[in-house]
Amino acid sequence: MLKIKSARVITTSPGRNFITLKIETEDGTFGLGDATLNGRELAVASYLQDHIIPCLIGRDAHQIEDIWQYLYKGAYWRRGPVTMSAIAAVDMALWDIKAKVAGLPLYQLLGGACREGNLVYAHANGESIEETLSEAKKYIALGYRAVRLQCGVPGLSSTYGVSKDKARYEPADADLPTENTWSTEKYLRIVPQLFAAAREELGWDIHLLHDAHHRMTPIEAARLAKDLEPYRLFWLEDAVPAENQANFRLIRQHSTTPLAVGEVFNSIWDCKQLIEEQLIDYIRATVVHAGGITHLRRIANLAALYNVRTGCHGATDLSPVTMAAALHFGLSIPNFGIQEYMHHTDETNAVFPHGYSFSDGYLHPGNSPGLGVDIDEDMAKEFPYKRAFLPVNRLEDGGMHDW
Ligand SMILES: O=C(O)C(=O)C[C@H](O)[C@H](O)CO
Ligand SMILES: [Mg+2]
Repeated sequence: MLKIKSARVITTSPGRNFITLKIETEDGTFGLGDATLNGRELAVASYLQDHIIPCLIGRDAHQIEDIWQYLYKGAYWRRGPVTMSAIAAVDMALWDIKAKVAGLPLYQLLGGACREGNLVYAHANGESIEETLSEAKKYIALGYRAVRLQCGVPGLSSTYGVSKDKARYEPADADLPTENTWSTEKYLRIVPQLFAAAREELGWDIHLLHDAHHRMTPIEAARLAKDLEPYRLFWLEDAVPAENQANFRLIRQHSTTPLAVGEVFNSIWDCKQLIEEQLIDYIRATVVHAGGITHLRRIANLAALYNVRTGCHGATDLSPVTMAAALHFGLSIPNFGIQEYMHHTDETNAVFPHGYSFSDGYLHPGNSPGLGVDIDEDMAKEFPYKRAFLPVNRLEDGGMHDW
């Protein structure tokens, strides 16, 4: 029995907001869990503070599965991003503690390494096709083997994934939601041109990815997937909103472009049909928003039965704690596909010192016991929470659209 002595929520904003749970056990070991839900951070902080932490004190930190079930079934109100991010933070912290007590990097406890490193993809974006490709070349020169390409849409003042700061894309950019404008017709004209030019200039040895950010209808997505077929994408992400999982059937009927979805999913029930009917190729659910390692492992195990591989979300709103957890997890499962990798700010890296490292297109979680991530609490205090919302998206006639 390893009793949980204390748990507390740490809120910090070193360039962007992060919510972190720190659990300490009576032997002095501590574990960290990420609970960041972009644009809705304080809801999860309160869920942890007010509704979870009081129930954790005195429990056996080693009983990870039992605590997971206690928090999930015990809440009665199941699933949802707030609940599942809070449970995820507890789960990550407990796995961190268990691995530290065992004196092992977490991937060893999860079954050991299945590969030498986790293939990652970088984000290249630009206002024009030329600028996007020149950004992609910079990543290729750094050793990346996979790059996501997003470019501006002529006629629209801003486009998802295209930022002024080329190294970092930070969508939660304002105190109240920024309003963007969207036209699927214009978008559908430019994207095939981007990938045609990319294959001309970058060749065929680099994996290319694209994120459509849930903006199309199934028939529009089918057309884009078909138009992109000659360029052999690694994946087309979030082609359509996925609340209706059957949406993906229509795309599948028309195209062999591999499909990825799931960064907004928070439970296995969000992707059960997608996986069982083999409507997707990559599942993007990740540790923080999908109930932690304990639940993500269930999703990955189901996916493995149907040849669906993982492609965990890894934008900058997922803290280094989640990145570390995802890397240990990815290394240990047979059906790992790829890991998204966006660089955090220097301030974030200083607040969360970590042992994972990039080499030759792959990230490795490192070999220190546990997750291999710490938090500098004094420095964290220097960066107070700053309200920041994700944007909203309107069609040219003013109607609300998916962001
Ligand atoms: O990284 C991606 O694929 C994204 O779509 C980024 C998301 O918009 C971002 O993480 C939302 O918080
Ligand atoms: Mg995405």
